[in-house]
Amino acid sequence: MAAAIDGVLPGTLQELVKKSKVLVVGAGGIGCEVLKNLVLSGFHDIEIIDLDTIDLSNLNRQFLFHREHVGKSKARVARESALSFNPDAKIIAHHDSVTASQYGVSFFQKFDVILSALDNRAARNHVNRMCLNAEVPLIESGTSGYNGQVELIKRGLTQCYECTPKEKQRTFPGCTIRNTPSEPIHCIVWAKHLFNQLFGESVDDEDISPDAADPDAQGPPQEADAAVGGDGDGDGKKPMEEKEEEDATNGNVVRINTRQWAKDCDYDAGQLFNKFFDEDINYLLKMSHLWTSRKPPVPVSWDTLVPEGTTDVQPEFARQHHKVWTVEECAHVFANALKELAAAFLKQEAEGETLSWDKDDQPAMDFVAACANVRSYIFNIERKSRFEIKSMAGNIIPAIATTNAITAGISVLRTFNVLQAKWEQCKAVYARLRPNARGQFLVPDASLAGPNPNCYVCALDPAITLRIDTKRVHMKELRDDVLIKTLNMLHPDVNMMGTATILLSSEEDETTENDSKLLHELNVVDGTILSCDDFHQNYNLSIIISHFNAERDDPLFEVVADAKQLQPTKEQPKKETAEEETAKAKEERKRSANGADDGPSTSKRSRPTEIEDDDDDDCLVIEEDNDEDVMIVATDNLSVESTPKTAIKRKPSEAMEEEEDITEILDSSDEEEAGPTKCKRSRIEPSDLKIDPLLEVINID
Ligand SMILES: Nc1ncnc2c1ncn2[C@@H]1O[C@H](COP(=O)(O)OP(=O)(O)OP(=O)(O)O)[C@@H](O)[C@H]1O
Ligand SMILES: [Zn+2]
Repeated sequence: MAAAIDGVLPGTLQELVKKSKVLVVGAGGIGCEVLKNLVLSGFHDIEIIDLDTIDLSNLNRQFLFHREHVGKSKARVARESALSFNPDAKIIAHHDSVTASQYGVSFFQKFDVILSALDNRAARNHVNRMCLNAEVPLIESGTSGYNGQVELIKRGLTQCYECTPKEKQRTFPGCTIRNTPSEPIHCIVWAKHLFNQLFGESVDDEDISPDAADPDAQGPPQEADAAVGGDGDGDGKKPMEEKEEEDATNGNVVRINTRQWAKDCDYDAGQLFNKFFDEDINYLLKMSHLWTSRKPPVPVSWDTLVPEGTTDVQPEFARQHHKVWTVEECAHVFANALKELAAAFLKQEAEGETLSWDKDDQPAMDFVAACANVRSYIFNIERKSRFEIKSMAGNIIPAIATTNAITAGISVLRTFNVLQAKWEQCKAVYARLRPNARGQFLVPDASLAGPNPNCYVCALDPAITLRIDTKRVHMKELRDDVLIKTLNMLHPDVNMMGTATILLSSEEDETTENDSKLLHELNVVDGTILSCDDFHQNYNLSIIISHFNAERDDPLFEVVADAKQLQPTKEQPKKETAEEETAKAKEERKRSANGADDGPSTSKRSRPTEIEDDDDDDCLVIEEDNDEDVMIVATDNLSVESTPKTAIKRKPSEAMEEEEDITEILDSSDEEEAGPTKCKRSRIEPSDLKIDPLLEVINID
């Protein structure tokens, strides 16, 4: 109640604070801090939404939660804890996803300001769209290790969350994952795919079986056939996707998929283990061209590792998360995890659901760690501890409580500015690890970044060009891969522009017959304009189709945010010096940093494997005023028009590696595995601070 005491805030602001209604989206690391700050600043009318429950690993930084709250709703517990600071406040908690249909535009319109404290792009994109529609200012925040960011998003005034391109996720070719892994991450990705094939949402391009079509495996045609042909290979064993069974009565070939097969085996650990780590590897060995310049894999079989079968008891080593398990230990962990996951899956399946992989779910994580390590062993790749695999599989950058607290503090200060309509004081702020040349740890942008006129979300009439192989992409893929996964719609409807022809309906079963049709069969061809809309997001987008014939390994589509990008770009003008750069140029640069080099980025059906983006690492950090301009920009799969790129792109982890002083800090993960993780911190002497950095940011009046 600190700020509720008269005199702490200027009188007019105090009144505004008291009267306003705010929504906090996300009750995690930043969200808890934001809620606490809001209540202590005198906000009375608050709603908070979070879909998750409290995990043990949250407790080291989400201070509204305690041990007794583990397993309970984050939103509800956050509400209860915050009320203890001010029992008179009115706080409504929603234990729900912000993307759920009941939180439509009218819900968002109830609020004066929305503070988002999320951890994934899909939810952020959605909140961005809802706030733009509802015309409610959004204070968007994120942290990634020591880096933090707060920015205002306001329709017509600032850029929106989707105005700037997001960095492409690191990808791996499918055949590397399936046939020729050479790094631990390849095996980890494979293991996550295996999880999905068995228990998760089955994704076509997440096959885990050997890929006989791998170009590297092709020798002279007849040789290749002999090398990989299921019938001529001696044991007749084929990879799972091609596994066929003779129907005894009529000789029909019945194809079985991995999931069904595993179920039919009653999830027998030995059989599954042998299939994935012995038979499939033997099959790979027969693709002899793969191994002419590579070390061939060495299959392992269940009986040699677990001669006496498995035990029901979790052995001691299974909980030693910093230990690098032996391959025998992996086999034990595999068997136990498999048992638990199979039971959970069958239960879910009965309700028409599947499991989704979660690094904090013990059997799911055990399964991936064990399978990844067995595969690493087979391919002579360094094995990793469960702890290390968790951080790689979860794409984790340790969360730092202090960064969250600073970021949340700035969010609430920005809320004060918004309530007073002091827009010019709402510039984006970046929290940094080291002071910049001006001695700033908290670096505000030079000016408010205005909207991108070509933004496919906040422009007046949003439009994109979609280069797509209309002869190879089906309507279902247009919906799932382009509209939902890439353009972040939730329930898209698609019409042929200017006609009443509904190609895709969000109503169940209305256009199901179109799902399996190729686009060109539906007359979606070069030059067609599709009118897409998402009723829930109140979002309309025109898609101009530009057909191209994709080569075998090409992506089948790519989204181009500006038609000009289809033309080759000219050599860009020379880089301006930092001093010469106007604020506008900087903004341009920020927008284009990732689009320029990479060209139009893509998502595709037969696409390389992406490291999942389920955890937040999309913090954008601009280090201004340094000699070398450094940008850290994590972005997604869209590109915008190419503009001069003068910044060096680095991933947060790479940026960290350049720090000199190394301090060991405790990782933010499970208590039981709270071993030291290397993170780097530079020593900062007070004398280095030439300017009080806070003066730039704490600017309440
Ligand atoms: N669609 C959504 N609707 C509501 N809340 C969401 C949605 N997506 C994510 N969140 C919430 O946003 C919060 C983000 O907080 P944070 O980044 O600290 O993640 P966390 O899950 O608590 O921690 P960690 O990922 O490090 O284990 C989480 O509590 C998460 O449940
Ligand atoms: Zn925009």
